[in-house]
Amino acid sequence: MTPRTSRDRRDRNRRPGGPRRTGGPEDLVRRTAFDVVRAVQTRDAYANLLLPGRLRERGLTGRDAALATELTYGTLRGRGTYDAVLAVCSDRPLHRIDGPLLDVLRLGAHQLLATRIPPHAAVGTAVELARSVAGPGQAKFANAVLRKVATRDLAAWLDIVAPPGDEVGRLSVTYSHPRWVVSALRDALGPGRDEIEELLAADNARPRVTLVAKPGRATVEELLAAGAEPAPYSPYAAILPEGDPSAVAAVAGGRAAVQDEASQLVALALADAPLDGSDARWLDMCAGPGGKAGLLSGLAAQRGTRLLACDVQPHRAGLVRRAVDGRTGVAVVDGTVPAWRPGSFDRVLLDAPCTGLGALRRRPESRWRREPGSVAELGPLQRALLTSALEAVRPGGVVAYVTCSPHLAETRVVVDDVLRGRQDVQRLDSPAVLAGSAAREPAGLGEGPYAQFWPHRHGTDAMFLALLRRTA
Ligand SMILES: C[S@@+](CC[C@H](N)C(=O)[O-])C[C@H]1O[C@@H](n2cnc3c(N)ncnc32)[C@H](O)[C@@H]1O
Repeated sequence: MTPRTSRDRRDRNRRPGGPRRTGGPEDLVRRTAFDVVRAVQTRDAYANLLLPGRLRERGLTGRDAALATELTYGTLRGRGTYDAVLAVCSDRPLHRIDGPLLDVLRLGAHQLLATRIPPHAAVGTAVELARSVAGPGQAKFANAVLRKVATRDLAAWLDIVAPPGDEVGRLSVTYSHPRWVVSALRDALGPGRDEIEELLAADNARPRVTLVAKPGRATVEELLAAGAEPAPYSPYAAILPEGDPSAVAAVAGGRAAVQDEASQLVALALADAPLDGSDARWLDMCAGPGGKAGLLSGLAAQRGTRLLACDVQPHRAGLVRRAVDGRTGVAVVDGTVPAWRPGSFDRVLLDAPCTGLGALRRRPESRWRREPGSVAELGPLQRALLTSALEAVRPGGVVAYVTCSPHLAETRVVVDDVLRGRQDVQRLDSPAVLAGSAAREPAGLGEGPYAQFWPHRHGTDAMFLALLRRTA
């Protein structure tokens, strides 16, 4: 790690109107991580959207950019664990510590407990940051708290703050997931609930960057030639082991994109699911920002079918327009008040708005942003959209109900509720269809008829798929 520099130099480098360049790039690194963590807490910002711009604005590249990224994501991921430790080390309850100061303490705790940054550097830079954002009195407080944190390593702290006896509580503190999320994930694992620790650990691991070569516009071979590596499951995927994806020419040109492999496979499964009769019109009902629509539009062009991609939000429909080819129709439509006649489509993708609890690796903050009430709030919309998707498809056609959440109340409970009492819908064997679409069969998707991907089993987001065929 870079050494700390003198206080004088820090003050000389103070920049009006922007973060102080206190002591050189390493402090700008921490300030950048702090600013993003703060924006996530106060403005509901998404770290993955905000951080790249901040790094660019501040000229942070290479190792500095990598460190700022690690500190940002590490602090957001570990917040639950760090708060439990800080609560023991502080003589004030955490809810009485001002938000900016608390975020400085979390950033300091992350450096002390989860990085190889020397303790004196971690404490010193955090204290300087506390002075800058909260004043000299609070800097003293930060110093006292972080010195206590530095007296033990993470394992020793976990023995104290995550004692056995309350299993959900232990997992919640150890793996920094809210209690209700631990319970929901364990329920969703069902017979595999013994894997809960592996799943929680996988949620905290940095995901690989997976690319998709949009069919007809780029090839996997082209991505491999640009430094990517083969991906296990999707015939359109490649993994970028390092570097900025936008430096790959096909990505910069919009012919390839960053997309999780499970996202690719559920879109492929919709395109490949067996149907009776014609196969000419496809609908992506909730398409924004266009990840799956980008893949589907390429497949549609190759198979001579037409895709219509919709979203209720105009700006998200605008993003879809950039992701698809010119043949694909894009429209701003509320899927619950459809702009098409019943039975207009042969295949319909409903990638429903959900809590995103399946993408915690990429969006670590969503675990703190969501509450149990979020699941209940989304339920009526998910049911209304699925009912509408089943209306939109003709008899013999197929609907894919997809969520980026494994929470049972957003997945099988929604599907089972909507299908209850209906005799005109058949559940297809989703794992079997996925096996046919994949380059290599993903094992462990469940017994069917529904399929559930898992980060710890497949290295993907926890994506859910139900393939439903209208029979009448
Ligand atoms: C999970 S995201 C879709 C992700 C997208 N399929 C992809 O792969 O990039 C859900 C989308 O549903 C949209 N949405 C929410 N309510 C909707 C509605 N009533 N009708 C249409 N779209 C809706 C949201 O704006 C959001 O863009």
